[in-house]
Amino acid sequence: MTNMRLNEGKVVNRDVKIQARGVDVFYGKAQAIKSVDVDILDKTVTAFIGPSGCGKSTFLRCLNRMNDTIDICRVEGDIRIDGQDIYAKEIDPVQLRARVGMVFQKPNPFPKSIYDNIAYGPRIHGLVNKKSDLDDVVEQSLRRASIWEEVKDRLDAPGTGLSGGQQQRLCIARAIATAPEVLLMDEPCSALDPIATARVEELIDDLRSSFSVVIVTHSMQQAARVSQKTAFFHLGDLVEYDDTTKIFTNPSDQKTQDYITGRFG
Ligand SMILES: Nc1ncnc2c1ncn2[C@@H]1O[C@H](COP(=O)(O)OP(=O)(O)OP(=O)(O)O)[C@@H](O)[C@H]1O
Repeated sequence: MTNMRLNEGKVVNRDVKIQARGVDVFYGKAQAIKSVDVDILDKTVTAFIGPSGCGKSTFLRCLNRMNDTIDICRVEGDIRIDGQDIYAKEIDPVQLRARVGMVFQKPNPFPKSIYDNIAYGPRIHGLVNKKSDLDDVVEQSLRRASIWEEVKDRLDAPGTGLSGGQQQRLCIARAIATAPEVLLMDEPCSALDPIATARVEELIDDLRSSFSVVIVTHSMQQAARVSQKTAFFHLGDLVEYDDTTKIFTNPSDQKTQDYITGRFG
C-alpha cells in the first residue's frame, strides 16, 4: 500500500512485556489459534490484523485470560508478562485483568455515574483509601483519556448518557484507572464516527508512553496510523510479525502481501 500514512514512531529496543510461546486455543474440538509465538513490546502499540475469523480476538483474550469465561475454550502453551506465567495456579484472573486492562468493540459503560464508572476498579482492588485520593484518580484517568473537560461538570450523570465516542473514552479511562501495564483494545473504534475515531487514535498514541497497547483492528489504515508493530494472522496462524512499516511496505510472506493489497479478507 503506497498511499498509507505510516506512524512515524520508531521501534527502539523496547523491553519485551508479553512473551507467548506455542499458544494453541481450542473451542471444543475446533482449533482457533495454532502454535503462536510472539514477543509483545513494552511502551509500543502492536496491531493484530487479518481476515475475519482468523483468531485475532481469541489471541487477544488469551492475554488477560478473558477466554476463561468461555466454557468450551481451552488455552495451551505459555504466556508470560514480565516473565511471570499468567496461567499459573496462583494467578488470580481478576487481579490479572486489573494489570491487563481491556476495551471492547462496543462502548460498555456500567449503568452508574461517570464518577463511579472510573472509581469502581480502584475501589474493588483497594488501590485508594481516601475519598480525596479517589477523586484524584478519577480526574487523572478522565484527563488521560482526554474526556475530562467534557464531563467535569456532570460527574454524577450516568455514563450511558454520553455519546458513543465519549462512552468509549470513558471506558478507556475506566481501564486505565487501575494503573494497568498493558491495555488490550478489541476493535475500539468500530462503533465510532471518523471524528471520534481520530480522537481515540490520538489517545492510543499518547497511551503508549505509559503502557504496552495491543489493538485488534479491521482497518489497515488504522493499524498503519497507530501501531509500531503489526502481527498478521490467517486461519489461526501468526503468519508474520514485524515493524508496521515493514509489514505495510515490504512484507516477507505472500499471504501478508495479498491481504494488505486487498486480494483477500
Ligand atoms: N465463543 C466462541 N465459541 C466457539 N467458537 C468461537 C468463539 N469465539 C470465536 N470462535 C471461533 O474461533 C475462530 C476465531 O474467531 P475470532 O473471533 O478470534 O476471530 P477474529 O479474527 O477476531 O474475527 P473478527 O475479525 O471477525 O472479529 C472463528 O472460527 C470463530 O468462529
